Amino acid sequence: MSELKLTDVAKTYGNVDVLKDINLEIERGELIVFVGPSGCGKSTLLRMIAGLERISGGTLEIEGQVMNDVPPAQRGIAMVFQSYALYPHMTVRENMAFALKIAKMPADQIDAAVNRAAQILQLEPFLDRLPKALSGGQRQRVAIGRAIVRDPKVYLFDEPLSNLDAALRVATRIEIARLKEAMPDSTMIYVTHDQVEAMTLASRIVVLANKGIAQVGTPLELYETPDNEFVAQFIGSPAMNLLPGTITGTGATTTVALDCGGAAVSTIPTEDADAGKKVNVGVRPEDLVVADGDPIVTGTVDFTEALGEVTLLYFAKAPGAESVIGKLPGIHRGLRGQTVSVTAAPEKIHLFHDGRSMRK
Ligand SMILES: Nc1ncnc2c1ncn2[C@@H]1O[C@H](COP(=O)(O)OP(=O)(O)OP(=O)(O)O)[C@@H](O)[C@H]1O
Repeated sequence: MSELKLTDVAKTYGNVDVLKDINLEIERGELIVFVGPSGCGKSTLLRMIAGLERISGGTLEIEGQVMNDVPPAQRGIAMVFQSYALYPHMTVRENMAFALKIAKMPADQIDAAVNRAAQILQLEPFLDRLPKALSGGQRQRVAIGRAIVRDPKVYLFDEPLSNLDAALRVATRIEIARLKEAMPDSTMIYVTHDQVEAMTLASRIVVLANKGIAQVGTPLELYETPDNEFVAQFIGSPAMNLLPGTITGTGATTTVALDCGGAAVSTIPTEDADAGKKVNVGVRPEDLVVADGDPIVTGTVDFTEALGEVTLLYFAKAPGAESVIGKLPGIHRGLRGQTVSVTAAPEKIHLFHDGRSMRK
């Protein structure tokens, strides 16, 4: 039985559909990350699971029990928000114990729960401090501690790191990854805008777009075999290049004549009937290599960005080609203004028809 099952879940505000046809099963111990463009309904979906938003249609089950009309406190879930919402006049220990006291748990059990959470989160040295004497990252750990003491079936995280500065985000992200390892049976759902958080934390990523689920998969499945152009361009940075063209060779490999004048060969097989089809060739900037013969693109590099570990090449727009970006490992000086040809290995070439991947 799945820990959490959403069947045809929908959300409408007034007569506006925000989410529809959401079907998703989450197994015990998974860390699921919701990603998607701003306003696609990530937080709304999380809040419906939490019981903070009404579910307009479909069913939500937790451990086989329909939860649509069950109040938040009885769902066995705990939510951690981006604003820590700690009580400023209570110590770390009191903050973590608060919900258990309200629930009238015996004092020795409260102590045991708080001590266990403090140990997992390495908060033991801070138990008697007030929140104002903690760093942002430590406060966020206390907020997570308040969730852990309740021993929920499912943890919900709504952009828990977005208030932290860049260095602290990285450190706290690693702490969350360690926390998950320390609690392998806990199920977690995590909303973020941050690709690196999604790629590094998730057992599976759910990409939300156009009111529904664009794709669900492990981080590398989404990166290596995106089902559609939206996911192809949403996962990975800079986004995958999409170059329009026409299929000229079919069979075990497929050849595409590109509108920009180049050609691409893909290991995705096609049939005779596909010859002449208009497709978009997808190629990630990091898969492009400088080539002598048979280029995908030959163009003038009109801008470069040197990031140290990589150099980004921005090609001047060629007819039929949208801004092509290349990402070469290492430092490359003097490429700006040069004419450069790039290609990619056939197994790195994606093919999309009508926005959908042609990979079977
Ligand atoms: N109470 C409400 N009444 C009407 N519309 C709402 C309400 N709450 C959210 N919405 C709309 O629902 C959509 C989804 O919002 P939601 O906050 O879930 O998106 P999100 O993906 O979490 O966005 P972000 O990444 O910007 O936080 C948005 O278009 C938003 O304007």
